[in-house]
Amino acid sequence: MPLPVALSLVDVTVRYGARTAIERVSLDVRRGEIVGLLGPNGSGKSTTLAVAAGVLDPVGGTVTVDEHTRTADPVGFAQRVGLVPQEPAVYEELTAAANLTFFGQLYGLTGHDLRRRVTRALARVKLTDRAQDRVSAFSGGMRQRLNLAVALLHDPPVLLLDEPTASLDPASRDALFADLTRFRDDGHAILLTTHHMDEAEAGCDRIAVLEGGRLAASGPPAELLHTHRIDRAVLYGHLRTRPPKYLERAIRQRLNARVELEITGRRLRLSADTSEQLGTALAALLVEGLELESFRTPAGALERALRSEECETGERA
Ligand SMILES: Nc1ncnc2c1ncn2[C@@H]1O[C@H](COP(=O)(O)OP(=O)(O)OP(=O)(O)O)[C@@H](O)[C@H]1O
Repeated sequence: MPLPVALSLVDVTVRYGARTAIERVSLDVRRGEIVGLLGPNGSGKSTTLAVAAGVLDPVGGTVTVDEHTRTADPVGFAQRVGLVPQEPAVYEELTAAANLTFFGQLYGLTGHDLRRRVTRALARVKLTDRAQDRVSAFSGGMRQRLNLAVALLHDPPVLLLDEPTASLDPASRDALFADLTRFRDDGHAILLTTHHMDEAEAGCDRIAVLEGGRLAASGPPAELLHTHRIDRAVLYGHLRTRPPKYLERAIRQRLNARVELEITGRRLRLSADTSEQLGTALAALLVEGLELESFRTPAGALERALRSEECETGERA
């Protein structure tokens, strides 16, 4: 029996002035489910997350969290949603515990209840033993976990994360997904954005793909792998530093029009029609001075998809 829907977007449209950022997007996220929102730069991922968090108002459609809409019940809506922004929104000079106490007070929590929730949130992200350390001494992964603890303080059923892995190294990314899997198994409904199909494949129960502000596909990763552009050659990389915009522009000018480059924080995704094109594009990146700390080519996904088709054919033969 599937668990109940906690977050529901129905025909949601958001505009920034004259520009339509997302159009008639409908998406449900159930308790006990991690949904990954994928799509190229500018496709509307952050906007979808912001409207789900109640940070933006749609010009059309409805957003409901456990049957509370923001228009009818703004407090009930806010109590049920936790947003983890892309950039850690915590204070460097405060300790982990002081940060949580500060944000808890903003939520209106006080006294014993606040102390209990701070202790619990620290434990949930495994930062109990670092509670009295200043954030300035934290690694990127620890900051991200504290950011997550802030969103969990009021124990919302719906957790929204904007590019949570953008600045994480592979080990911290795996640790984050392990945390999210525990929260999912506790009955949270989780919606996160990512550029990385392989990450979504490994960590999400369902994927929703946005293209040009519209929902282009949605389903379990294994289904989408067969249908959604996985026949392209793809490389995922982790950069040594976040590249400045001028460098990103210079690199884009060097790339073949059929090559897609996505950069989020220190994470990079490069995709091309063929592995030769991908190799040439990678060379262009390196010539411009981009330094890769690590990279992987998830041929595994494609190979698995092809192999399972071969197996099926083999069985039938
Ligand atoms: N504050 C804003 N004002 C005007 N236009 C905006 C604003 N924020 C986003 N947009 C536009 O809305 C569209 C969707 O943007 P959004 O940031 O939601 O995409 P995204 O998929 O999250 O992109 P990225 O992967 O680069 O973060 C884009 O065309 C973008 O230029």
